[in-house]
Amino acid sequence: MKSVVVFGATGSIGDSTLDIIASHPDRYKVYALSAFSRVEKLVGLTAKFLPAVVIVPTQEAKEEFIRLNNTGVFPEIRVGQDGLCKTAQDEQADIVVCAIVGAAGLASAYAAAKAGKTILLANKEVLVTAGELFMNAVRAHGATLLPLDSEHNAIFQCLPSQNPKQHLEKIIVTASGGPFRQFSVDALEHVTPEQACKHPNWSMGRKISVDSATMLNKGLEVIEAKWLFDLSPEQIEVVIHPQSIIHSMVQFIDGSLLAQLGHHDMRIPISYSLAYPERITHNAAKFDLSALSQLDFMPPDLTRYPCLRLAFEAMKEGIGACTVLNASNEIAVQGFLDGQIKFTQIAQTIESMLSKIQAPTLSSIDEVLVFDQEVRAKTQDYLAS
Ligand SMILES: NC(=O)C1=CN([C@@H]2O[C@H](COP(=O)(O)OP(=O)(O)OC[C@H]3O[C@@H](n4cnc5c(N)ncnc54)[C@H](OP(=O)(O)O)[C@@H]3O)[C@@H](O)[C@H]2O)C=CC1
Ligand SMILES: CC(=O)[C@@H](O)[C@H](O)COP(=O)(O)O
Ligand SMILES: [Mn+2]
Repeated sequence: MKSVVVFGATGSIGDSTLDIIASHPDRYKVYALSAFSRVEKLVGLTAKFLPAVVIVPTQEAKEEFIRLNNTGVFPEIRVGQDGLCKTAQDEQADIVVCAIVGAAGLASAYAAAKAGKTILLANKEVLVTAGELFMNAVRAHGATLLPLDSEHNAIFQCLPSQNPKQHLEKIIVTASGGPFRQFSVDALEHVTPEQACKHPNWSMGRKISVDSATMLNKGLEVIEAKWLFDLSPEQIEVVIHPQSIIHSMVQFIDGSLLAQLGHHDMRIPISYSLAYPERITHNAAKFDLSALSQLDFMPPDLTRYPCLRLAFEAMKEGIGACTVLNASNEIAVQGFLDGQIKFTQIAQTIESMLSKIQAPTLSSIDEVLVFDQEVRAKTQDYLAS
């Protein structure tokens, strides 16, 4: 029986993870669940999964949880980043699912790495802002890191477990192109948050949905892949594949390509990582190859998707530039979702912050977190000016 912590339990990845756990009560039990704004949903999850610990962001949220909790189940309630980090390191936790959105998940993921846990990582911003430091902690403390992001999970499934880089030429990361793939570039100025959050294939949280629409999601994933698989920028190619059936590919020096295919349902990569190296069943629909009419592939147009170019540039520049990329994007996406800026201003904001902010050398997670806050403040000022 494995004891599982789900950080970001109230989100889309949280839903899929808990659905699998509910199907396998003989294999998994929930040790802890975290929420941020959806305290009422956390109360419902508490009744269903009986966690020993819940984590909420503030003292007020703790009081709200106590007030709403009519379940007869009384978990220990922890608060804030300290509560998350303490839980990540608890002896009772075997598997830590990192599914908080944004750099807000960095400290707890890092705490899990330092505690040598099995980490199932959806929260790609951890590797974007602090890839080298996080991977060093994983290695130094004997943690096991398994990618949940569908593309990285696909690549992980295609690479040999021994000597994964031997004979590898490159990886090919597939991208849907998002909801605006066929819009004219001029029309992008007027798209709404509702349109941007309607991903053609996947059902996901709002922030990652906007990232998919700008294709910064693919840029973040390129940086994520660099750190996960220890690759050079030249070994990472992005190809648009609108059907999101091939989740990514690896190409070897003899010209062979291996791909992982499946429905666009996160229960597939999550179940793979939860059970690794075994495989388990879950509730996603079965895949019917004969129902596919065609699979298309095309190179991304960087004029339509400037965020993808910016991510490649930041990756080549280093860890500080990647923190600027990520933090300015988080603020800009929130600004877009709040109706403060236009869709096209997301890329303009990131580009402007990358050119204005001199990235320092960042040699600890604390330094990354301080710099991340500085970039956020500067981006807020820029958007307000
Ligand atoms: N959804 C998907 O299919 C995929 C997601 N990912 C990645 O997984 C992560 C989660 O995505 P997704 O589930 O879609 O996002 P959601 O927005 O659906 O969920 C985000 C979760 O994080 C919590 N949260 C938000 N802000 C904070 C904060 N400041 N501190 C602590 N917790 C916070 C939310 O709590 P609350 O809801 O209570 O406010 C929620 O539980 C992202 O990094 C995303 O890029 C990667 C691949 C696929
Ligand atoms: C499910 C998943 O892993 C997302 O990151 C997804 O890949 C987003 O789709 P895009 O290819 O449109 O970015
Ligand atoms: Mn992905």
